Amino acid sequence: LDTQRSTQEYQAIDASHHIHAFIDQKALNAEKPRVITKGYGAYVEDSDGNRYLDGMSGLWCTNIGYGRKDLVAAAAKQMEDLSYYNMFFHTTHPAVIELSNRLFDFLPKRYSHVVYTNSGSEANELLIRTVRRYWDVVGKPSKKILIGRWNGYHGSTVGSASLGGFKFMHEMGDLPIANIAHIGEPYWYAHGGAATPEAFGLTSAQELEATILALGAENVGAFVAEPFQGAGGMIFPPASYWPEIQRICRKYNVLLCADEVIGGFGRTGEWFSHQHFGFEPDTLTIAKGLTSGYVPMGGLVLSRHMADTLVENGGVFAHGLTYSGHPVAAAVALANINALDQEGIVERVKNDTGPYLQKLLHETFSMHPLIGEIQGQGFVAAIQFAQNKATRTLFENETEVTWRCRTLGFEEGVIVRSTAGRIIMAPTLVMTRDQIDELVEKTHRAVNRTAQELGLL
Ligand SMILES: Cc1ncc(COP(=O)(O)O)c(CNc2cccc(C(=O)O)c2)c1O
Repeated sequence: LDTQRSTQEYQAIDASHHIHAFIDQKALNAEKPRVITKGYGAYVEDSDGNRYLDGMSGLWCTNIGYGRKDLVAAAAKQMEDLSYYNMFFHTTHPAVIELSNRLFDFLPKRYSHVVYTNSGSEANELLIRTVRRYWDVVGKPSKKILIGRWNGYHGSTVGSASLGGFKFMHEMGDLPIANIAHIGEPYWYAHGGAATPEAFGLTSAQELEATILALGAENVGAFVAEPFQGAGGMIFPPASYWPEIQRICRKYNVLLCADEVIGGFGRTGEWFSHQHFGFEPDTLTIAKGLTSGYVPMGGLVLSRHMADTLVENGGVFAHGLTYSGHPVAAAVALANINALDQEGIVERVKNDTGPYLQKLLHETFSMHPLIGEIQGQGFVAAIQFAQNKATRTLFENETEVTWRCRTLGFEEGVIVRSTAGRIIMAPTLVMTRDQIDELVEKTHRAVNRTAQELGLL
């Protein structure tokens, strides 16, 4: 990697050999991608020397910030000591043991075991098989159906994409697989109509009960959802939603599975975002902030009840990946969560910088002609674009509008995420108040330029 190429050279070689994610590659080859070359703290640089404040932590994952020498040292030392070993055939290694021991210091006490993967998708793939295995072991093998949500995101493998509710993803590969169902999303701004958020939260949750009854409770094994939707638009449900979902799952003996790939490891100011919403999931899917993206790693966290059932009565747990609990990933994850804890970073997001960000966003955007809603908690937030705030009318071409705003953000020196009609930020948890000021100010400039182009300012 010591070759210093021009941006043009990078782009030409990239276009010749590399298919990117979620993109029309032909269009990208014409538009050409930015080549991100460096990262330090809350900033990244591209191959032309432009510096950007990263308001998205890469992809919601660089919680600890870029360029941490302690994580680099942890990876290097582990590589020198034991670059790889596995948990097949009666072996294990100290890195994954020490990580597992430490991980449960930050998880609610109802959880006792974890199965490691390399990604969130693989962890949700495993979730499908583990849920079905659990019901087999307890003698209810017909409880095979897992219910997800439209516009939920759980990954891009066959099962995890099926669990997710992105219809354009289902079209690639004839998804969803059998025994996966979906209910609507608790997105009040777009779908709440005249209902109050409180009422809409209940009616959204009660769609789960209707669907369970339609499918037959004896056939439904789990409900799978993000505590707040991430890739679907950073959507927080009304406060009435999750307690009602939990009541329904308990009533029909349906496992409640929270996907904490985005919400985990301090993103909202709690270690895990479900802790804000008043429910107690049976499983947690984790990835991203587990290693702060320095090395790929994911996992499926199990409640003590589920784990004991599978261990005591389950016999062979027929799953395993070559790199499950990879020693280098485990060593980096351990250094990462130790830093998040020992430097008080999660605490600071909860009590200082998180409230500061949320307050500044409301002060900056609540009266803005283009912004109809601001949602968020800790270091995750979304601003909702509206053509008419009074009637909550969205832009017909909302995806283009917010994509344009994101592009203007790059010109202003900030990276934010655009999803249909919403601009999202999920900054690195180490951001200072000054950097938060910079984040909001640069995003404000991009939003104002977008409004001017729309003739709204
Ligand atoms: C809630 C959730 N669950 C599972 C996954 C899949 O994890 P892996 O990617 O590691 O397999 C995710 C991933 N989330 C994700 C991934 C890529 C892009 C974006 C976006 O917001 O554009 C979001 C996620 O957000």
